[in-house]
Amino acid sequence: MFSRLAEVVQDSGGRRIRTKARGYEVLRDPALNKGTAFTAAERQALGLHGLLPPVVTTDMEPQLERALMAYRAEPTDLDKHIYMWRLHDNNATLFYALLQRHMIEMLPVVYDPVVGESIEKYSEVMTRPRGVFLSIDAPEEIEARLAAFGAGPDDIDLLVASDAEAILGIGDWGSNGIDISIGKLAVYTAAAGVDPHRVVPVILDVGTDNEKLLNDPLYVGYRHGRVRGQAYDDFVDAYVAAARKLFPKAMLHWEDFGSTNARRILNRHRTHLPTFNDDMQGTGAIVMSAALNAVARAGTPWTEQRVVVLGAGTAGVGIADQIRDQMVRKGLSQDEATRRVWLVDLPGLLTAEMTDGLLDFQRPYARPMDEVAGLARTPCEVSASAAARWPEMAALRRAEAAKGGIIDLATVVAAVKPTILIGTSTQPQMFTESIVRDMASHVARPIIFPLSNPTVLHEATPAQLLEWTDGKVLVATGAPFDDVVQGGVTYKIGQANNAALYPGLGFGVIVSRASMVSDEMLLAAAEAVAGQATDVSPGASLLPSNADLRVTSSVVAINVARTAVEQGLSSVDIDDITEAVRTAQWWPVYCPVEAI
Ligand SMILES: NC(=O)c1ccc[n+]([C@@H]2O[C@H](COP(=O)([O-])OP(=O)(O)OC[C@H]3O[C@@H](n4cnc5c(N)ncnc54)[C@H](O)[C@@H]3O)[C@@H](O)[C@H]2O)c1
Ligand SMILES: O=C(O)C[C@H](O)C(=O)O
Ligand SMILES: [Mn+2]
Repeated sequence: MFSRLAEVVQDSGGRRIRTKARGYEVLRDPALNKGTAFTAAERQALGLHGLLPPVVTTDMEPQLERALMAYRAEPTDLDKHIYMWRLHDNNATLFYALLQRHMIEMLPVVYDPVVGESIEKYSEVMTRPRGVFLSIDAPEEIEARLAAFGAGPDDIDLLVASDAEAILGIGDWGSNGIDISIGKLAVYTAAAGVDPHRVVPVILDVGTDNEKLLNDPLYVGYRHGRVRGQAYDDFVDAYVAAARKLFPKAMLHWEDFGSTNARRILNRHRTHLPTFNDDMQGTGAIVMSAALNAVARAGTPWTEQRVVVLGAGTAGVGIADQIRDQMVRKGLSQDEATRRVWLVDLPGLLTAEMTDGLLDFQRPYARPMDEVAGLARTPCEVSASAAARWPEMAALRRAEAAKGGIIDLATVVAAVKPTILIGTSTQPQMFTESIVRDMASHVARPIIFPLSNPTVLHEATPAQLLEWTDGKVLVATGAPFDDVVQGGVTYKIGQANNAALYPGLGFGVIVSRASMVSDEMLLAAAEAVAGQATDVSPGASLLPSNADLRVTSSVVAINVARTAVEQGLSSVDIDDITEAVRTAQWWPVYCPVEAI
C-alpha cells in the first residue's frame, strides 16, 4: 500500500509513481524505496542526496546479490523468514524480485511450512505490524479500522482474512494468524502478479482458546476465549459489510477458519460476492488437478474410483465434494458418486448412526448402517487436545468408544479397497506401512495424497509411500518435498498445495471483476493446473513445479476469467482475455519516481 503521499500513473509513458514525499519519507516507504537505484535526477528532485551512499546502480542486480547473501547468512529458516519481511518493509519491489527469482528456495520460507513456525512464535518475533487487526471487542470500529488502512474505493483488489482458529494443521493461534493472511498475499503477488499495493491482510480477532497464548505476557491479541454464536456471526457480517462498502471492487478470501464456521460463512456470501474459501475450494481444486492427472496415469475410469478421506474437516470435505462432482460429470448420479466416498474422522468411519452429531456438510457421506454392520471396531480413547479442538467429532468418538471402538482407517481401507486415499487429518504418520501395503495390494497404482501441513504433520512422507508400494504410488503432498530416488527412478513430488491454484483463481476473478466464484471457475482453475504437468515419464510429478508458478498462475487466471465471461459473471468488457491478464500483472521492477 502506498502512503497517501504517492500515486501510480500508468499511461503511454509507462508506469511511474508521483509523490509528494521527500527525503526519509521516500526511503521509509517500502512501496517507493529503491535504495541505491534512485537516479541522480530522482535524488535531486526527492531530496535524497546525502541520505544514500553515492553509488547509483542502474539495475537491481547488485541489490539482489547483496540481499541473497544476507538471506543465506541467516542461521535458521525462521531467521530467514524474518529477514525477508524486514527486506519487504524496506523495499517491497526488491523483496518480490528476490522471491520470484528464488521461488523454490524461498517460497517454503516466506510461506508454508516456515510461516507456521513464525505464527507459533509471533509473540517473540513480531516486527513491524502489517495489515488490519479487527477485534470482536470493538465491532463498532470495524469500518474505521479498515478505513485507517488509508486506501480509497478503487485502490483495493483483494482482502485475505483469517480468524486463525485452524491455522494450517496447527490449530488456534489468535491474532498471530495475521501472518497467514500476509503469507497468502505474498504468494498472490509472487505467483500470479497481484499488485501488492492493492491488497489488505486482515485478522479477525475473536479471541483464542489457546492457553499458551492466553498465558503469554507477550501475546499481542485479544486476551479472551473465542467468542462464538451470534456475536461471532454478527462480527463477520460487519466485516463483510465494511469491506464491501470501503472497497466495492475487492474479492474476499477466507483462510484457516475452523470447520464449524468455514462453510457457513462461505455459503452465506458465495452467491452474491466475489469470494471463496481457500481451504475448502482452493484445496478441493488443487487436489482435483493432481487427481485428474493421477487418474489418467492410473488408467482407471473416474466412475470406478473409491475414495477414502482421513480428516473430514474443512479441507477433507471440500476435496470430497469436488471429487464427487467430477464423478457426477462423468455420468454417475449424485447419490452413486457420494457412495463412492468414505470419510474417516475422530469417530472412525462416519456412519448414518452418527447423523445428529455430524456437521451438516459431512452428513451426505455418512455410510448406511447395514453396510458397516460387519466391520470390526478398534478400542480408542479421546485426547483432551482433540476434545478441545474438535468437540463435535470428539463427542462422537466418545460415543463410539462406548460401543466398543471406532471403525478405523485400517479397517476401512481393508474393506473398501480404495483407489484414492487423501489425508487432511492434521495427524502425522496416520498412513502406516500396513495400511499402505494393504491398499497397494488391491490396486495397481494407488493414488495417495498426504496433505496435512506443515511438513511434520503429513500422514506419510513420499519416500515412505514409494518404498511401501514399490514405486507404484501416485503421490502428491501438501508441503514441498525433495525428489526421491528409488530403484533407479527419480520421483518428483508434486505439491498439491492450494498455493498453486488460488493465486491464479483470485487473479482471474480480479481481472474479470467477477461477481462470484462459481464451481465452473474452480474446475477451470483445476484443469488449467493439471494441463501444465505434461511430463508423463516414470517419476514425473503429477503437478507443475513451483518454479513455474508464474506461468501456471497465468494460465489459471486466463481460464478462470474466460469462464467468468462465458457465464456472464464478469462485470467488465474484455476483448482479449490473455492480454487483459498480461497487462494487469504486477512485476517487481523499479519504475521512475517523480516529485509533485
Ligand atoms: N495441501 C493443501 O493445500 C491444504 C489445504 C488446506 C488444508 N490443508 C491441511 O489439511 C489439514 C486439515 O485442515 P482443515 O482446515 O481441514 O482442518 P479442520 O480442523 O477443519 O479438519 C481437520 C479434521 O481432522 C480430524 N481429525 C483430527 N484428528 C484426527 C484423527 N486422529 N483421525 C482422523 N481425523 C482426525 C478433525 O476432527 C477434523 O475434522 C491441515 O493440516 C491443513 O494444513 C492442506
Ligand atoms: O497454507 C497452506 O500451506 C495450505 C493450506 O491453506 C493449509 O491450510 O494448509
Ligand atoms: Mn489454509
